[in-house]
Amino acid sequence: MISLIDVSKVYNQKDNSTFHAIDSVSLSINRGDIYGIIGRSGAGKSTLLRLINLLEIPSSGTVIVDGEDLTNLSKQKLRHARQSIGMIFQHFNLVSNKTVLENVLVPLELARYPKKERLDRVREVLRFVGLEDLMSKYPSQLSGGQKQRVAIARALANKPKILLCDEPTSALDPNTTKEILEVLQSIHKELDVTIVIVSHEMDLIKSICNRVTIIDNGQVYETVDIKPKGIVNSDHTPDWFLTQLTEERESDNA
Ligand SMILES: Nc1ncnc2c1ncn2[C@@H]1O[C@H](COP(=O)(O)OP(=O)(O)OP(=O)(O)O)[C@@H](O)[C@H]1O
Repeated sequence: MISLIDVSKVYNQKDNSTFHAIDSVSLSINRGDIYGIIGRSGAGKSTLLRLINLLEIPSSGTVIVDGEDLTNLSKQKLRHARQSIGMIFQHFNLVSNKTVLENVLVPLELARYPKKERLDRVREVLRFVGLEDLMSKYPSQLSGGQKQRVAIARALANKPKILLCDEPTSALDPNTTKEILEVLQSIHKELDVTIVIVSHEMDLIKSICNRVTIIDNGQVYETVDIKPKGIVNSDHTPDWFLTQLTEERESDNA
Protein backbone atom coordinates (compact mmCIF):
# COMPACT_ATOMS: atom_id res chain seq x y z
CA MET A 1 0.00 0.00 0.00
CA ILE A 2 2.81 2.39 0.97
CA SER A 3 6.49 1.92 0.09
CA LEU A 4 9.26 4.29 1.03
CA ILE A 5 12.43 3.42 -0.83
CA ASP A 6 15.70 4.93 0.38
CA VAL A 7 13.99 8.18 1.35
CA SER A 8 15.97 11.05 2.87
CA LYS A 9 14.99 14.53 4.01
CA VAL A 10 17.83 17.00 4.40
CA TYR A 11 17.38 20.49 5.88
CA ASN A 12 19.81 23.32 5.31
CA GLN A 13 20.87 24.89 8.59
CA LYS A 14 21.53 28.59 9.23
CA ASP A 15 25.29 27.93 9.42
CA ASN A 16 25.12 26.39 5.91
CA SER A 17 25.59 22.85 7.22
CA THR A 18 23.02 20.16 6.37
CA PHE A 19 20.90 18.05 8.73
CA HIS A 20 19.50 14.64 7.81
CA ALA A 21 16.07 14.60 9.53
CA ILE A 22 15.34 11.34 7.65
CA ASP A 23 18.29 9.31 6.46
CA SER A 24 17.85 6.57 3.79
CA VAL A 25 14.65 5.10 5.18
CA SER A 26 12.97 2.18 3.43
CA LEU A 27 9.76 0.64 4.73
CA SER A 28 6.54 -0.93 3.49
CA ILE A 29 3.10 -0.60 4.98
CA ASN A 30 0.53 -3.19 3.89
CA ARG A 31 -3.11 -2.59 3.07
CA GLY A 32 -5.10 -3.13 6.26
CA ASP A 33 -2.25 -2.36 8.65
CA ILE A 34 -2.57 -0.18 11.69
CA TYR A 35 1.08 0.81 11.51
CA GLY A 36 2.86 2.56 14.36
CA ILE A 37 5.90 4.82 14.17
CA ILE A 38 7.50 5.40 17.56
CA GLY A 39 10.71 6.96 18.81
CA ARG A 40 12.05 9.66 21.08
CA SER A 41 11.47 13.36 20.57
CA GLY A 42 13.30 14.69 17.52
CA ALA A 43 13.86 11.18 16.09
CA GLY A 44 12.11 12.15 12.85
CA LYS A 45 8.64 10.58 13.32
CA SER A 46 6.53 13.52 12.10
CA THR A 47 8.87 14.22 9.21
CA LEU A 48 8.60 10.58 8.13
CA LEU A 49 4.81 10.70 8.27
CA ARG A 50 4.69 13.93 6.26
CA LEU A 51 6.92 12.33 3.62
CA ILE A 52 4.19 9.74 2.95
CA ASN A 53 1.79 12.35 1.52
CA LEU A 54 4.58 14.61 0.33
CA LEU A 55 3.70 17.41 2.76
CA GLU A 56 7.49 17.20 3.03
CA ILE A 57 9.18 16.76 -0.34
CA PRO A 58 11.90 14.10 -0.08
CA SER A 59 15.44 15.26 -0.81
CA SER A 60 15.97 11.84 -2.40
CA GLY A 61 14.26 8.48 -2.66
CA THR A 62 10.88 7.24 -3.83
CA VAL A 63 7.44 7.27 -2.20
CA ILE A 64 4.92 4.84 -3.69
CA VAL A 65 1.31 4.94 -2.49
CA ASP A 66 -1.30 2.56 -3.88
CA GLY A 67 0.94 1.72 -6.83
CA GLU A 68 1.64 5.34 -7.76
CA ASP A 69 5.07 6.98 -7.47
CA LEU A 70 4.12 10.27 -5.76
CA THR A 71 7.62 11.67 -6.19
CA ASN A 72 7.13 11.67 -9.96
CA LEU A 73 3.70 13.29 -10.25
CA SER A 74 2.80 16.74 -11.56
CA LYS A 75 1.39 19.16 -8.94
CA GLN A 76 -2.14 18.56 -10.19
CA LYS A 77 -1.85 14.78 -10.12
CA LEU A 78 -0.26 14.93 -6.67
CA ARG A 79 -3.19 17.03 -5.42
CA HIS A 80 -5.52 14.35 -6.74
CA ALA A 81 -3.51 11.47 -5.25
CA ARG A 82 -3.51 13.22 -1.87
CA GLN A 83 -7.31 13.00 -1.76
CA SER A 84 -6.96 9.32 -0.96
CA ILE A 85 -4.66 10.12 2.00
CA GLY A 86 -6.38 11.78 4.98
CA MET A 87 -4.39 13.28 7.85
CA ILE A 88 -5.04 14.32 11.44
CA PHE A 89 -2.80 16.24 13.84
CA GLN A 90 -2.10 16.60 17.55
CA HIS A 91 -3.66 20.08 17.72
CA PHE A 92 -6.54 19.29 15.32
CA ASN A 93 -5.78 22.19 12.88
CA LEU A 94 -9.44 23.20 12.48
CA VAL A 95 -10.33 26.56 10.93
CA SER A 96 -11.49 28.59 13.93
CA ASN A 97 -13.90 30.92 12.11
CA LYS A 98 -15.70 28.09 10.33
CA THR A 99 -18.40 25.90 11.86
CA VAL A 100 -18.06 22.13 12.18
CA LEU A 101 -20.07 21.74 8.97
CA GLU A 102 -17.93 24.29 7.10
CA ASN A 103 -14.70 22.67 8.31
CA VAL A 104 -15.77 19.30 6.92
CA LEU A 105 -16.97 20.94 3.67
CA VAL A 106 -13.50 22.36 2.88
CA PRO A 107 -11.90 19.18 1.46
CA LEU A 108 -15.08 18.42 -0.53
CA GLU A 109 -14.96 21.87 -2.13
CA LEU A 110 -11.26 21.50 -2.90
CA ALA A 111 -11.88 18.10 -4.48
CA ARG A 112 -14.83 19.47 -6.48
CA TYR A 113 -17.07 16.82 -4.96
CA PRO A 114 -20.50 17.02 -6.68
CA LYS A 115 -22.18 20.11 -5.18
CA LYS A 116 -25.57 18.49 -4.60
CA GLU A 117 -24.02 15.61 -2.64
CA ARG A 118 -21.71 17.65 -0.37
CA LEU A 119 -24.12 18.24 2.49
CA ASP A 120 -25.17 14.60 2.58
CA ARG A 121 -21.53 13.55 2.70
CA VAL A 122 -20.79 16.00 5.55
CA ARG A 123 -23.75 14.60 7.51
CA GLU A 124 -22.63 11.04 6.80
CA VAL A 125 -19.07 11.52 8.12
CA LEU A 126 -20.21 13.57 11.11
CA ARG A 127 -22.69 10.81 11.96
CA PHE A 128 -19.86 8.28 11.71
CA VAL A 129 -17.82 10.16 14.34
CA GLY A 130 -20.93 10.83 16.47
CA LEU A 131 -21.11 14.60 15.98
CA GLU A 132 -24.10 15.17 13.72
CA ASP A 133 -25.78 17.28 16.40
CA LEU A 134 -22.89 19.76 16.61
CA MET A 135 -22.76 20.83 12.95
CA SER A 136 -23.39 24.51 13.63
CA LYS A 137 -20.90 24.89 16.50
CA TYR A 138 -17.51 26.61 16.17
CA PRO A 139 -14.29 24.82 17.24
CA SER A 140 -13.98 27.04 20.35
CA GLN A 141 -17.31 25.61 21.59
CA LEU A 142 -16.02 22.01 21.47
CA SER A 143 -13.96 19.81 23.81
CA GLY A 144 -10.59 18.47 22.65
CA GLY A 145 -12.09 15.07 21.87
CA GLN A 146 -14.90 16.63 19.84
CA LYS A 147 -12.38 18.77 17.91
CA GLN A 148 -10.38 15.67 17.04
CA ARG A 149 -13.58 13.95 15.86
CA VAL A 150 -14.30 16.90 13.55
CA ALA A 151 -10.73 16.64 12.25
CA ILE A 152 -11.28 12.92 11.66
CA ALA A 153 -14.57 13.62 9.84
CA ARG A 154 -12.77 16.20 7.67
CA ALA A 155 -10.00 13.67 6.92
CA LEU A 156 -12.60 11.04 5.94
CA ALA A 157 -14.74 13.30 3.77
CA ASN A 158 -13.09 12.34 0.48
CA LYS A 159 -13.21 8.60 1.29
CA PRO A 160 -9.45 8.11 1.72
CA LYS A 161 -7.76 4.70 1.59
CA ILE A 162 -5.11 5.81 4.08
CA LEU A 163 -5.31 7.87 7.27
CA LEU A 164 -2.11 9.43 8.65
CA CYS A 165 -2.29 10.34 12.34
CA ASP A 166 0.36 12.59 13.89
CA GLU A 167 0.21 12.23 17.69
CA PRO A 168 -3.62 12.04 17.48
CA THR A 169 -4.23 11.75 21.23
CA SER A 170 -1.27 13.59 22.75
CA ALA A 171 -3.41 16.62 23.62
CA LEU A 172 -6.21 14.51 25.15
CA ASP A 173 -6.91 12.93 28.55
CA PRO A 174 -7.03 9.11 28.95
CA ASN A 175 -10.84 8.84 28.68
CA THR A 176 -10.93 10.89 25.49
CA THR A 177 -7.89 9.04 24.13
CA LYS A 178 -9.86 5.80 24.49
CA GLU A 179 -12.80 7.28 22.55
CA ILE A 180 -10.57 8.50 19.72
CA LEU A 181 -8.77 5.14 19.48
CA GLU A 182 -12.17 3.44 19.22
CA VAL A 183 -13.08 5.78 16.35
CA LEU A 184 -9.78 4.94 14.61
CA GLN A 185 -10.44 1.25 15.07
CA SER A 186 -13.93 1.52 13.55
CA ILE A 187 -12.50 3.47 10.60
CA HIS A 188 -10.05 0.61 10.07
CA LYS A 189 -12.68 -2.09 10.38
CA GLU A 190 -15.77 -0.58 8.80
CA LEU A 191 -14.23 1.67 6.15
CA ASP A 192 -11.26 -0.55 5.29
CA VAL A 193 -8.77 2.29 5.76
CA THR A 194 -5.05 1.64 6.30
CA ILE A 195 -3.88 3.67 9.30
CA VAL A 196 -0.41 5.02 10.12
CA ILE A 197 0.05 6.48 13.60
CA VAL A 198 3.00 8.48 14.88
CA SER A 199 3.17 8.55 18.64
CA HIS A 200 5.63 8.61 21.51
CA GLU A 201 3.02 6.86 23.70
CA MET A 202 3.88 3.17 24.04
CA ASP A 203 0.43 2.25 25.46
CA LEU A 204 -1.32 3.65 22.41
CA ILE A 205 1.00 1.87 19.97
CA LYS A 206 0.63 -1.45 21.82
CA SER A 207 -3.14 -1.17 22.03
CA ILE A 208 -4.04 -0.99 18.33
CA CYS A 209 -0.99 -1.40 16.04
CA ASN A 210 -0.08 -4.66 14.32
CA ARG A 211 3.31 -3.50 13.01
CA VAL A 212 5.64 -0.87 14.41
CA THR A 213 8.80 0.90 13.26
CA ILE A 214 11.13 2.41 15.82
CA ILE A 215 12.82 5.53 14.44
CA ASP A 216 16.04 6.91 15.85
CA ASN A 217 18.26 9.69 14.49
CA GLY A 218 16.20 9.74 11.29
CA GLN A 219 16.82 6.05 10.60
CA VAL A 220 14.85 2.84 11.00
CA TYR A 221 16.12 1.25 14.21
CA GLU A 222 13.88 -1.81 13.92
CA THR A 223 10.46 -2.91 12.63
CA VAL A 224 8.44 -5.46 14.60
CA ASP A 225 5.13 -7.28 14.18
CA ILE A 226 3.04 -7.21 17.34
CA LYS A 227 -0.30 -8.48 18.49
CA PRO A 228 -2.48 -5.48 19.37
CA LYS A 229 -3.45 -5.67 23.05
CA GLY A 230 -6.80 -3.90 22.66
CA ILE A 231 -7.83 -0.51 23.95
CA VAL A 232 -7.47 -0.29 27.71
CA ASN A 233 -10.47 0.80 29.68
CA SER A 234 -9.35 4.06 31.26
CA ASP A 235 -12.50 5.21 32.98
CA HIS A 236 -10.97 7.96 35.08
CA THR A 237 -13.89 8.85 37.31
CA PRO A 238 -13.64 11.35 40.20
CA ASP A 239 -13.38 8.29 42.49
CA TRP A 240 -10.39 7.00 40.51
CA PHE A 241 -8.62 10.34 40.89
CA LEU A 242 -9.35 10.38 44.63
CA THR A 243 -8.05 6.83 45.12
CA GLN A 244 -4.87 7.61 43.18
CA LEU A 245 -4.27 10.68 45.32
CA THR A 246 -4.98 9.11 48.68
CA GLU A 247 -3.75 5.50 48.54
CA GLU A 248 -0.09 6.48 49.08
CA ARG A 249 -1.07 8.66 52.07
CA GLU A 250 -3.04 5.79 53.55
CA SER A 251 -0.18 3.29 53.08
CA ASP A 252 2.20 5.89 54.66
CA ASN A 253 -0.07 6.05 57.72
CA ALA A 254 -0.32 2.24 58.04
N1 LIG B 1 11.61 22.58 8.71
C1 LIG B 1 12.67 22.10 9.40
N2 LIG B 1 13.89 22.71 9.31
C2 LIG B 1 14.96 22.24 9.99
N3 LIG B 1 14.93 21.18 10.83
C3 LIG B 1 13.75 20.54 10.96
C4 LIG B 1 12.56 20.97 10.27
N4 LIG B 1 11.54 20.13 10.61
C5 LIG B 1 12.07 19.25 11.48
N5 LIG B 1 13.37 19.49 11.70
C6 LIG B 1 14.27 18.72 12.57
O1 LIG B 1 14.20 17.36 12.18
C7 LIG B 1 14.27 16.52 13.33
C8 LIG B 1 13.09 15.59 13.34
O2 LIG B 1 11.89 16.34 13.60
P1 LIG B 1 10.47 15.63 13.78
O3 LIG B 1 9.48 16.70 14.12
O4 LIG B 1 10.22 14.79 12.61
O5 LIG B 1 10.76 14.72 15.06
P2 LIG B 1 9.73 13.89 15.95
O6 LIG B 1 10.32 12.55 16.17
O7 LIG B 1 8.37 13.96 15.35
O8 LIG B 1 9.77 14.74 17.29
P3 LIG B 1 8.62 15.08 18.37
O9 LIG B 1 8.20 13.78 18.97
O10 LIG B 1 9.32 15.97 19.35
O11 LIG B 1 7.53 15.77 17.61
C9 LIG B 1 14.32 17.43 14.56
O12 LIG B 1 15.67 17.55 14.99
C10 LIG B 1 13.81 18.75 14.02
O13 LIG B 1 14.39 19.83 14.72
